[in-house]
Amino acid sequence: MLDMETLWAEVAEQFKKRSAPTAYETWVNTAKPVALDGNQLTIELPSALHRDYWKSNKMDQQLVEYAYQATHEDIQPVLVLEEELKRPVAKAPASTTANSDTPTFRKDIQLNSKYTFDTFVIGKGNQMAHAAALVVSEEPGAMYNPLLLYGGVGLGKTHLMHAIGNKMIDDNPSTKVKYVTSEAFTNDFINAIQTHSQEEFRQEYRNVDLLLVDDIQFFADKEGTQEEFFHTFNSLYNDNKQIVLTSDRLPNEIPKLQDRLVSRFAWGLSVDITPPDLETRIAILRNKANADRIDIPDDTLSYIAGQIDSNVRELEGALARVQAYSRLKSAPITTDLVADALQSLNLTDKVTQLTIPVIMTKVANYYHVSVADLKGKKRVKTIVMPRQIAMYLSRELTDSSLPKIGNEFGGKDHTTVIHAYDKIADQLKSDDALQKEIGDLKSELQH
Ligand SMILES: Nc1ncnc2c1ncn2[C@@H]1O[C@H](COP(=O)(O)OP(=O)(O)OP(=O)(O)O)[C@@H](O)[C@H]1O
Repeated sequence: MLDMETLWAEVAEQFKKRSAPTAYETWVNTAKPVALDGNQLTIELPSALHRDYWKSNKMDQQLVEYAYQATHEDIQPVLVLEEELKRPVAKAPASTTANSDTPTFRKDIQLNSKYTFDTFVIGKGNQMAHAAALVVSEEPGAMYNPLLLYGGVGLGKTHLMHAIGNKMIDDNPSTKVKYVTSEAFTNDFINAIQTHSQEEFRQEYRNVDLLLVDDIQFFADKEGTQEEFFHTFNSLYNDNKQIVLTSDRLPNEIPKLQDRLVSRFAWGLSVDITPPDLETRIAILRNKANADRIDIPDDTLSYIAGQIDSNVRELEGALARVQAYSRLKSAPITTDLVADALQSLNLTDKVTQLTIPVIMTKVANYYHVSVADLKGKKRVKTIVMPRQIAMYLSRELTDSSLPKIGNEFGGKDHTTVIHAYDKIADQLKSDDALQKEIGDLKSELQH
């Protein structure tokens, strides 16, 4: 998932491409992202008039589209005015009464109240994980400690983890739950060192009944954090407090994860989640469509489920996209409309889709430099220019996010990619030779 600034940069850029300059300045440039909570993006607008304009021109729905293109996630915008942000906000109820459009978070612990066992569809790939999670929520600290859920992206690991927390709080509202991603744990830990508040940090993490740590693969390489987490783990474990972890792979496959952590993580139960089969995908879509009150025929649902087989997040994203598309066109959701809406995802010829390495190789050959040069840091002009052109083409011809492109080019920052893109785009306006070179490269790449 992108961070808020990057997501906004991507979305704003799409608006810019598709709006007249004055419209962009008036309506988009005055908007400011203020929070990204889960999938909810809060955007501050300067006046009620701006909000009316956004709504009546369906800019919020366009935003869902653009955000989907950037993240493949169903991002829900919430438009607020500056003065509303200053007013105290009523606390969200700590139950699952949320309307399905706006996920409520149990603010203090960041549990998404929509991620419950009730809303989780059980299928072949996740039934073990579901059963283990349920046992843990009923008898925390007893049978499976720690519980580790692992598997590919968007398959419901976070959902199940939150479901455990939500159920334990529903069963006993005084249960203390702490949910963090491993990155948040790392940041808290570094902050605690910087502000000399290690004691508070320990209190916060060791004084809970349930600790949920998401995406522990990002502990790789972080020595100090692993050390601290080791002590946190021991303290909770010795007190029979439940620990639940998620990861995209087994701990022994996480590079540079200390052996003592790897062995502790194996004390409990590790269960994997695999991608859902067709029936499960249809059931998930049906559930989601019902929850969001989307009117969609069964054969159309099956069609979507047949097209998207990678993960549940993409499946949900596709449904959001279809919904946004049907609103934009003011047309009911049919299989034809879905085919149109999903067309730009190029689902049918995924294999032939251009990838960044292919673009890099082509550009490197064309300019007689090496791919390593493109990924490297040399600042000589004969390399910088091809590197920027390759970044430009990666942005134009693939739907990779800016951070992903940066990553492929030897771990560069996304701002470097934006800079390269803008520079080439600008130069293209007046440089005929460059226009020809990029034209040649594009046609070679696309045939
Ligand atoms: N079996 C399921 N039933 C209903 N919804 C599901 C199911 N599996 C996943 N989802 C939904 O799919 C989306 C992605 O799931 P989730 O965030 O839990 O994935 P993840 O495995 O934690 O991915 P990542 O590794 O990227 O963090 C969520 O909105 C979640 O509610």
